[in-house]
Amino acid sequence: MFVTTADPQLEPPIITVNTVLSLMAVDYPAHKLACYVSDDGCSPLTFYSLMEAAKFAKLWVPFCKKYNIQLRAPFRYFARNSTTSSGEDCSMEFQQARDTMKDEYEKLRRKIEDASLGSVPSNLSGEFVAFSNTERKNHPTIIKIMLENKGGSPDELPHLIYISREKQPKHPHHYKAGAMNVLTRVSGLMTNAPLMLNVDCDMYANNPQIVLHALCLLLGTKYERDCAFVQCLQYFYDGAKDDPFGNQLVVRNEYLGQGIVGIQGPYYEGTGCFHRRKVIYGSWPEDMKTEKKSLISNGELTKVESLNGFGISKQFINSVAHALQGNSDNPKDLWSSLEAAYQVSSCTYEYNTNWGKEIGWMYGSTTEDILTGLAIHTKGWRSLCCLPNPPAFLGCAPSGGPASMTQQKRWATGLLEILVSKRNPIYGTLFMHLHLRQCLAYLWLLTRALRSIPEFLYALLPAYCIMTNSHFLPKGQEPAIIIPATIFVIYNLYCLYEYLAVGLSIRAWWNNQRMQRMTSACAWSFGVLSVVLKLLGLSETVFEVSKKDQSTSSDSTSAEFGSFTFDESPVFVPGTALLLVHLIALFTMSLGLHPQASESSGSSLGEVICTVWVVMYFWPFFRGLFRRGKYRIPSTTIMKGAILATFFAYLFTPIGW
Ligand SMILES: O=c1ccn([C@@H]2O[C@H](COP(=O)(O)OP(=O)(O)O[C@H]3O[C@H](CO)[C@@H](O)[C@H](O)[C@H]3O)[C@@H](O)[C@H]2O)c(=O)[nH]1
Ligand SMILES: [Mn+2]
Repeated sequence: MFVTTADPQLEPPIITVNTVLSLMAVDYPAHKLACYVSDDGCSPLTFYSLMEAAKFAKLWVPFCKKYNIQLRAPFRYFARNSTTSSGEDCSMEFQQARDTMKDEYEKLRRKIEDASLGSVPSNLSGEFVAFSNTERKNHPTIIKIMLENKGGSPDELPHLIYISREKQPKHPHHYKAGAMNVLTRVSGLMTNAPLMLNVDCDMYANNPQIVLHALCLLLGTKYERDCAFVQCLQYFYDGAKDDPFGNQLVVRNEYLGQGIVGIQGPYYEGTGCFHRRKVIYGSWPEDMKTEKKSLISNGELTKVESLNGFGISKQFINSVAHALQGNSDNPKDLWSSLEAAYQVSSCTYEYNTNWGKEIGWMYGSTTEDILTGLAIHTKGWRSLCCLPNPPAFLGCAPSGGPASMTQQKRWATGLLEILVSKRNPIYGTLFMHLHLRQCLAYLWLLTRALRSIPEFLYALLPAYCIMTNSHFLPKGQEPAIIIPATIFVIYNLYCLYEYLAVGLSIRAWWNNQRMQRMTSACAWSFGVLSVVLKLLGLSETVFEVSKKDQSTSSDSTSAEFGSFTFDESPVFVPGTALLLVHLIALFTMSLGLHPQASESSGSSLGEVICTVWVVMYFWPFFRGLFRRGKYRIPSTTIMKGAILATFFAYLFTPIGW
């Protein structure tokens, strides 16, 4: 079980701690589990929080198992009403145990909070010595075995291991994909389990039986090739009502997410996924029959040279050979592989190897998840989707404008990077084993951001027509108007139907439509720009971590929760400019300032409706012009937008500006 975290500011350690606790407590024999936490932030605070959490886990895990608690992330469990929920034990003994646990969790929470305020531990001694003289992007590897299941007993706790891989400014670290590869190698040395679950630090296990569910799918297929990985689709907790930021993905999961299962299987989504270790090591479906014979004869490795791509660690290559032929060779204790673990976490280990190219999580895209999943499907593997009730994992969807835009921009960038790379799905279908329809499903995803450019121009069109008093739609009285009008109505009704059919509201539909247009104008266009800059060799793309908030119930009920927020980021400029252009158009028209035209060539109701429609889509920006604080578009952004809008109007309006 892998958990990745990268920044204690954007990803508060208490969130990571809850995810770790929920994983430690899943219903599965504990001696067969190990939880590895990768900290790309190299933060003593995260380490301290995990140390405290490990102590708390010794109380929490037995408590959850004894009373069969369903929600095993303490912050969620204790946030619910303190009255017992249905099906829970009502005995005095349980009540007392729960109260004690609540106090203990409160203590843990306070300790972590104090530590984050006071930058505790202030003196980096004892366990913390390793963190002295470290910088986030320049430090040696730190590996700490925090809990060890020494007795190999199912009733104890799983292993818990903290890893902060080595970083040096001049060595690329490949963001999350790099972190996952280090986790893969270290876990290969220490425990070498045939299956690997990975979650983002905010995705706690919401269904304690999830490992069993996933195993049913992984072990239940007739041929291994039918299930390379099991993906639990992403769902989120405490989402704002009616999905104001359009990122709760419910409709996407329902239709695309489950529809694609009928082809080659779901995309790998980066979190909530169970991988087979050997698939991550680059196995092909056909290898499944031959591997056993070719690698090992009389228990000795014969073809070690074929494993050169895995790097120079002998011990690690040995573990790979075992993994590939499906043997478990758990070392007796974790400590014996510690030295090798340091070796495989160094920032030079991957030089001249196939890591990120043929093996492990793939490099070259900020959406390493889609790229890695695509590489697996391209080899002809299938994947499966696991949707238990209650949902397997829940995370937090970004809230507010800036966080949503950061995430969308990263996705747009990463997906386009895949499209323009040689690993794109078209190549995979023509020359390898990607199914045609699966290829189309990937293309739908990968080309989305490209739409931003025609869409932006199209959104300018009605304003342009009004300013120049021309038209792009047939007039109201012409029969041809039926065509665009029908397309418009059918498209919107159909989308609305999709939302209503899964039990969402009209408001949720509208919010999603609106957010898609705003995202397209702002985040996606910047995504396209950053890929163009990368292709021209002018800049590299970066993985910007999205901010996670631990929402409390008071937040989610306040009126402002779900309001769109802004910051100084340039992503908001195109949206602001687009809105202002439309406002100028409406303004000039209502004052009669637009040029005269004959009855037949001037703009008519169609163009006005389109303009009003665009303004409605960008309503949060309109409000942002007048509101205060973080709900206001910063003046500099308004200025930049206004300059662009005026320039546009100046170009196209023949009236004397
Ligand atoms: O250098 C880095 C950057 C990020 N992360 C971790 O990667 C995860 C995902 O980052 P996040 O900012 O939460 O991204 P999201 O947009 O929420 O994530 C979705 O999209 C990403 C790809 O864009 C996938 O990697 C994620 O798994 C998927 O949940 C987090 O646990 C981070 O801690 C690292 O470990 N190292
Ligand atoms: Mn996330």
